[in-house]
Amino acid sequence: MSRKKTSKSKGASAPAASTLPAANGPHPARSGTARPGSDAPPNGPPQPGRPSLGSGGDFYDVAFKVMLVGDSGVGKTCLLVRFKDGAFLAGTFISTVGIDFRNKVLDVDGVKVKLQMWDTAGQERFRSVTHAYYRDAHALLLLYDVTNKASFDNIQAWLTEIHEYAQHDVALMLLGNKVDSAHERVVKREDGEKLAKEYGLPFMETSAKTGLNVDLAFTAIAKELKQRSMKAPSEPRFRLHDYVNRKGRRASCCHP
Ligand SMILES: Nc1nc2c(ncn2[C@@H]2O[C@H](COP(=O)(O)OP(=O)(O)OP(=O)(O)O)[C@@H](O)[C@H]2O)c(=O)[nH]1
Ligand SMILES: [Mg+2]
Repeated sequence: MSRKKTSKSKGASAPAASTLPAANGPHPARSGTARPGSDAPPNGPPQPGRPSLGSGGDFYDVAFKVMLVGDSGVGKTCLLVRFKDGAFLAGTFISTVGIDFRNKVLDVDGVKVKLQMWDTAGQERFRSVTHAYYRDAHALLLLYDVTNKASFDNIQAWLTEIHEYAQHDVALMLLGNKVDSAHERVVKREDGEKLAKEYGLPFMETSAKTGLNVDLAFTAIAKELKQRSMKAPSEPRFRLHDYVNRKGRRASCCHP
């Protein structure tokens, strides 16, 4: 179970998984601006076999950074809150300012995997803040809103941006959110599948409101990252595409 520290420079391998604790201090519920290098844990060399204790009291073996990106209003914050707290932020839409993060430790096949989940602001005016975080991300969840065609059309622009700022081998997943809003849907599932296939991305439809496929999306990413950093030679390779295709549930009118 050996893991190497890799360069952080663009074009290098994905940042090494970190076992260093992250600050778990109080953060604004839905907005705030975290600074890289302060609250953000550094990507130090992993130390297998020595569980770390986060300042929030959470033990973990290995930590990864997962960033949520996509247009404003697609549901990034709600998806994160659904995964972290199992709740849905209904009511007035409060757009994220700058960037915010939350942590959650998952048990992945007996290994404590800590996900540091970065919630970015989708608004154009915060784009330069977001750019600074891409290079440290191990995984990106790219969201569009199935009730908002523009957010789907902008996926290609987001992919261009990701290509420019993120590590070339960052784990990436495309998510079509808000599938509970069946009557307002304007982006068909097949359109999402087609786009994902075109770019070779794993794809799922989600609902932060009902929770459909939310845990699955984060768990699949955690499994992929854990395998990348700790895979034993004898272990079969984890296939993210196959996993989400097999486990992903489809939204239905009556049983979301
Ligand atoms: N019906 C439905 N509404 C959702 C869902 N997810 C989010 N919303 C609503 O969509 C609006 C925007 O959600 P946010 O999570 O704040 O959007 P965001 O992507 O974080 O937006 P920015 O912070 O501006 O980038 C809110 O009013 C949410 O209640 C969902 O799965 N279903
Ligand atoms: Mg937000």
